[in-house]
Amino acid sequence: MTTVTVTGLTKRFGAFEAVRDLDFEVTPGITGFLGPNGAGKTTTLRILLGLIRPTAGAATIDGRPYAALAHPRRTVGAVLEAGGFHPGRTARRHLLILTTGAGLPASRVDEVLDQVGLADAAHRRVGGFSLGMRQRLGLAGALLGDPGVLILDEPANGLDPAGMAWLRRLLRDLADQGRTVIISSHVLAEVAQTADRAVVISGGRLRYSGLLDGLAADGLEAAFLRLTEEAPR
Ligand SMILES: Nc1ncnc2c1ncn2[C@@H]1O[C@H](COP(=O)(O)OP(=O)(O)OP(=O)(O)O)[C@@H](O)[C@H]1O
Repeated sequence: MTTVTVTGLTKRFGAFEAVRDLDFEVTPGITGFLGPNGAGKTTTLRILLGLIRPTAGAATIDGRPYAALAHPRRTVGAVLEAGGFHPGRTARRHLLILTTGAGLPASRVDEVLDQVGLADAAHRRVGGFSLGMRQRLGLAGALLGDPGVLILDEPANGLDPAGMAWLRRLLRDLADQGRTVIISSHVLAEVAQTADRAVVISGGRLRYSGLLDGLAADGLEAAFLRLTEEAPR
């Protein structure tokens, strides 16, 4: 069981406090990470992935900060934005480079291409991919190490309705296998259909952490607006 724990997390950029004294825990299942623009979601996820350092506190995966993980790619997979692909490379080549860099078996490439529904596009150049295909390719990269934790920023962005239904099923399967899936999203209806739990932040502070059911008795949007209004930093 993989647990993500955020304790006393504070991040300042100069005098600006992007997140302040955040405490929450994420256990296996699907958790929606919600908050208005500028709430501090990306900052929190970037700290969790070891991309930036906290000013105070910690974000850990099974008790270890990202930098101290023995096998980071096998522990956590992330898609923070569906970009950063070399347009001239094929999907297969892109994933092969990732596996080599991470010391993972090349056999994983075809497995994840299949898993995200891109097997038929494996030999096409990424430059010609639609946004939805890029989302799938990003997800394939995150799945390469078969990690226990998946962190996805707006994973439904660019997917058509069939793609969204497909993503929902995939994430549910991954969660049912005991994985901890964190999806950061603004599409509340999508989160309401997909997630078991929610963490809501606003103005850099925690507003809610718990079951989605407990939050959304009067609808997720009403609960979200109530929790995130008048949240002075
Ligand atoms: N490197 C940085 N330097 C200065 N300020 C930053 C930096 N990174 C983020 N911020 C600020 O911190 C705040 C939180 O940003 P963050 O990107 O974490 O929010 P978010 O919840 O992910 O928002 P969105 O939903 O719009 O993506 C914002 O006001 C942002 O301008």
